Amino acid sequence: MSRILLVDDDVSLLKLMSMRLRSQGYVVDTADSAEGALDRLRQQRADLVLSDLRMTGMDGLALFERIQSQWLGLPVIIMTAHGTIPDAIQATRSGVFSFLTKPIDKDELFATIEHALSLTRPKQRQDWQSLILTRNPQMEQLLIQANSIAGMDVPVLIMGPSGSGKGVMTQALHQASSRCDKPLHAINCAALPWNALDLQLFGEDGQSGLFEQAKGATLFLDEIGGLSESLQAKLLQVLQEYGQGIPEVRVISSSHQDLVAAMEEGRFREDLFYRLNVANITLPPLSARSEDIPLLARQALDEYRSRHGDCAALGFSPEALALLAAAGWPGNVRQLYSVVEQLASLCCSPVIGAAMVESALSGGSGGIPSFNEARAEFEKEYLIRLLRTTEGNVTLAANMAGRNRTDFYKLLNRHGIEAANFKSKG
Ligand SMILES: Nc1ncnc2c1ncn2[C@@H]1O[C@H](COP(=O)(O)OP(=O)(O)OP(=O)(O)O)[C@@H](O)[C@H]1O
Repeated sequence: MSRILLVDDDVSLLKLMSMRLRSQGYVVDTADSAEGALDRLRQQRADLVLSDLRMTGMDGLALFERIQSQWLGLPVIIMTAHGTIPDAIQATRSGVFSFLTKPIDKDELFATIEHALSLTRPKQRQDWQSLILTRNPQMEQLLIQANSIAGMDVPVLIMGPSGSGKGVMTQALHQASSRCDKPLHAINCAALPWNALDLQLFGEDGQSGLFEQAKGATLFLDEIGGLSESLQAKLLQVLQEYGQGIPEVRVISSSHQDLVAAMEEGRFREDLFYRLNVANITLPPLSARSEDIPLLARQALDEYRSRHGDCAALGFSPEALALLAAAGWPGNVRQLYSVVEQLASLCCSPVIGAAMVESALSGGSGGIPSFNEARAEFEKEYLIRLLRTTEGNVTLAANMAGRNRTDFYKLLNRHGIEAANFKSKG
């Protein structure tokens, strides 16, 4: 059901118009001034604003400009009894969706409203759930919760162990939200040195960073527990500025660390935690939802097969699936995907059998590491050699590797290497 905010300083007209709109099935909020409309929007987002042009105090066009700067993409239709062509031209040029002249023609009004709503209505809203495969009752309950959280436009904190699906849950939340046709901006707070992260989030001038770019959209702060003390303070300040009423930027953050413990140990600010954790989703580890394992294993194999046309394996034997379902999976769904890829790449028959699974789970694929494991090992050794050679000078090491500093820091983070440990002590 679409929600319309109707703004007019003529109270009797306000009553009449809202009756008309309600009779068409719209939910209608009213305000008798532009200032009142802005207050109303801060409390309750609307799908469309229908406003009079000439009003005492702020007029309809000034209201439109304020709406555009705070609720980008929210369509505004302006009505006026004093309709002049220059007014209409000015209104539509500045981005007002449409300009209607009073007395308003009922059919034209409804057609214009429906046209505006059809352009902004979230697409594929019902598909949001398809990203997350599950048949586990706890996860199904979480999906119901996620669907209602998605519609609330509040900050969400997603917790759960590494590889448990915090990233896909974020995509699903964004997809189910009214911002689904806007971008989902994402940044990993643990993968960048603090100054690069500061620059990316807030920009050099405080105007050009991700926070600014994500206005009207969603910003995913992955691994929020990795924020330095000073960035935690800065983020809190920004959220306080943005967070009055309906937030311009919807922040979804995630952490595999126990942030409550981090808070108790003084490593994470309490005030920031409560601001990010307005709604919470905590994903269970894969071992607590073993009924999902066959489903996810088949999905991982299908994905592998669609990327590698020469894959011989078509499926798993029941015994192989039982072994997968009984395993511990400390790396959760990501680890399961990686084991299935390894099995699919080694398998020469249509069915992946129990013996292969057993061998992969014990890490014993003939003593030969997988390509990914071998590459990770090589990368780590290589980075350590570079840092030893340059005595921890990251700029020099990045130059020698032919990478920029940001990429180089990402590599170091991925392998848990601290450049400072290679600096000479004297
Ligand atoms: N329920 C699920 N259904 C389908 N795929 C899933 C599901 N959960 C996770 N995955 C897949 O598992 C992999 C890891 O998931 P994801 O990156 O979302 O985990 P994460 O918790 O964000 O990990 P990390 O803490 O390491 O960032 C991805 O390839 C993702 O697509």
